[in-house]
Amino acid sequence: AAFTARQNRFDDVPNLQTPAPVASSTKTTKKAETVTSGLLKKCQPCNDGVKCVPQIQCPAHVRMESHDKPQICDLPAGKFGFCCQTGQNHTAPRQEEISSKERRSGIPTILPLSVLDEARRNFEHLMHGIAQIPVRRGFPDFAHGLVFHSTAKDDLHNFAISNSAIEQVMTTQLFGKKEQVPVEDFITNNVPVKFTETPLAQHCQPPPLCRNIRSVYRSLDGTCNNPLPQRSLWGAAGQPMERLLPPAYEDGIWTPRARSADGTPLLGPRKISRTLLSDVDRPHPIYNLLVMQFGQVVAHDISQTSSVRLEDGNLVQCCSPEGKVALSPQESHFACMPIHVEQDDDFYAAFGVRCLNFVRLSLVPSPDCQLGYGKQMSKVTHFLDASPVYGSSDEASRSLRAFRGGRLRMMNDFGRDLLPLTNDKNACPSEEAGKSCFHSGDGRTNQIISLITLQILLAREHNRVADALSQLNPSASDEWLFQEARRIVIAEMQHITYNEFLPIIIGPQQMKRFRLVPLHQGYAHDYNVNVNPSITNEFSGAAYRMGHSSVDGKFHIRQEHGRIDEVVNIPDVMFNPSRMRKREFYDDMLRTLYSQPMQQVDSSISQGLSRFLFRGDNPFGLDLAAINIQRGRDQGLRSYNDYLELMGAPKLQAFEQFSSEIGQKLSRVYRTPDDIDLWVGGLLEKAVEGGVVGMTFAEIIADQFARFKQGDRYYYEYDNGVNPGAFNPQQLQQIRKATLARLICDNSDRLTLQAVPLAAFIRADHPDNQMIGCDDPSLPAVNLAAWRT
Ligand code: HEM
Ligand SMILES: [Ca+2]
Repeated sequence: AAFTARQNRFDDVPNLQTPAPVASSTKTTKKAETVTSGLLKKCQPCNDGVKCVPQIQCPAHVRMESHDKPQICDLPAGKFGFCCQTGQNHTAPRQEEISSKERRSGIPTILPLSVLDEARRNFEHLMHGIAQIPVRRGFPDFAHGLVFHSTAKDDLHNFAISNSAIEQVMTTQLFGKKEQVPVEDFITNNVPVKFTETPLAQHCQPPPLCRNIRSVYRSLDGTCNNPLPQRSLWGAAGQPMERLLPPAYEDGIWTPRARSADGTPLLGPRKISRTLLSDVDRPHPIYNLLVMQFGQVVAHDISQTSSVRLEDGNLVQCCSPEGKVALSPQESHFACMPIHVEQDDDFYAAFGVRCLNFVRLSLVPSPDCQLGYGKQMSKVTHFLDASPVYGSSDEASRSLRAFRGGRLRMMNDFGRDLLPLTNDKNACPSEEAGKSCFHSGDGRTNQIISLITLQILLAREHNRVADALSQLNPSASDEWLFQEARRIVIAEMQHITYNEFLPIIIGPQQMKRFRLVPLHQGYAHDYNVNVNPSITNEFSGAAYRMGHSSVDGKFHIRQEHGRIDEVVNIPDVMFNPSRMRKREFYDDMLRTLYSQPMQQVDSSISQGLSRFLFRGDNPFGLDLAAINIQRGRDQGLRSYNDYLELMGAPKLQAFEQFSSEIGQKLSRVYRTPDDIDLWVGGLLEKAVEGGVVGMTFAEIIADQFARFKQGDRYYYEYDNGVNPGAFNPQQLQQIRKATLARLICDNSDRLTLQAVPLAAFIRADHPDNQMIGCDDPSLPAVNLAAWRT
């Protein structure tokens, strides 16, 4: 049956130390191709009589079971169902089915007024009745809060939306408690009770109508991508993230996983971070830091969550001053989930720190007005559409445009185009350093100077393309030039991502199995109106955070001819972009990125991130590794083992299956293999063949990029049967020549950078790579003559 086939997909996964499971056997690969739809799914619908149906339609005796749990699968619109074997005798219910029916009939299907009232009072109390302690400027937690910042107006809007969602969640929790609704019903979205006709229904409106569904250009906020009216918000900015598996919330609604599978309390993430994820210098033998840096640009393109805020819009503080202790429950904000630091901590003990601030992510109201678990939002367009360059709303994009020649506004810094300076006082944590902070389409641009470098590069590319288009079409309007240049830059980004970047991360096998390889010729035909392009919680909360392990704690800035000029510690260039004003720095940074190896993706995290994150002028900073683990729990990610199962791989039975050394460390921080956090387990796996991440992350990442391809009508390889803004065949052939190497050459200052590695992500010193002069005609270029109208 379908299941057996899937289970066999990774028959050789159990020993996680063995290399590249699927790669070795063509037989396995072939089998895999017949059962995958290109997305991660727990059961394949309509295959051998197995169907994904809502829980209520699937009596217990026909459920697909694995161990003792029913197999959960995806239904449309973010719901989960059960894998059900159809065509069998449904008339002989088992005992547990009867009791479940009886129980079900006892649950009211309308929301009692008393529940609404009581929840309202609880919510009011939590919002206003408790001490409102803000984070102070100048501390690492302040900078941390700023990575969730977009614009003041957006922050305010999201705040209102999130409050409404949190009130819904609190109402759901109260209802669940009063009516004793089983957790399973909540996590599979199967509680048929609605907020309709209650004051909480204000956000349950049908999606907005799209005025022009055949628009040649994708919208700035990502709306109206899916042509079906009820799906016009799929992938749009501010929409909820999806899930591969139902959330692991203790109450099925929003209470984070806090207990081990054996019932004892889980250990805190700082302890896990310092035990398992220490800092070891392991330069990657093949890839350079551009992989890391381009990876972060992609991360920011496709996801930005946001944290809950205080009533006045300030950031929430959960620890006492200087992190001496966590605030008492009476003083604590309801969104607090501070990270506990033990007294014997090998780093923080020296500063007397016992508490790291951590605030939960804000939520969006249930799209279908139904009681259910909390859903985290992403503030940027989920699609890969260069939103860090153009913003994720019409308003943001207007603030970036010059409205002349289709160009983006830039600051001319003695002949060099840099991003414009920002006047947003929340773009950087300290007002002093803030004076030289930059404005772009993404609120996180100033987070690290190497990120600013690529943000400048992409904005310059837009203007370079707009200028060339204007030369070719002298009478073209600003609007046409802007939109065409944007369409081209997005296509270049997509092509570089699928053609050069992604294969490095997930390896060639996953590229093929998930049908992610760009074509050499002709149009692709993978669009599927049923694929939801939204980011998944598993991707943003764990798998794609693999990038944090690729970060090197230092930049070795080299002079043009190799001598190291300056060693820069990364915490010194976080939210501190003043170096960018040094004439040669931009070129120097680009050369550093392509020359210096990235760090391997493994269990090592640089102390620049795990001790000194956003330290500013302070002696210590935050621990990003601990934050990632805590974030996974906040987002309701299930444990690592559940995702192994989702992929069809056997679960981990013993810690030592990794290695005896890792196993020993694991057993110091987890009680059973069923407790391992997804981000941690994924990092411990050996890389897949030809990729940098292990199989679990490779699959989750491949699934995500398959969603972006199959679920994006404007994907650059589609023809105008699907994509109203399709490229003509000549244009598409030109886009296929885009490379990161060319992008760097075309947009460098040519002060200290005259050449690039032909394969830009591969170390310049790698024997298979070669340096190529920026003026060498054999470096391919997109010929824009195909855009002469
Ligand atoms: C110097 C480099 C980097 C720094 C300082 C950094 C820092 C951060 C911080 C502070 C967060 C928010 C954590 C939280 O509260 O949950 C975050 C989120 C994230 N990071 Fe990084 N990061 C870096 C590089 C990267 C790279 C290279 C990648 C991927 C290739 C990446 C992927 C992500 C993702 C996917 C998220 C979640 C975004 C969201 O959905 O809100 N980061 N990072
Ligand atoms: Ca985007």
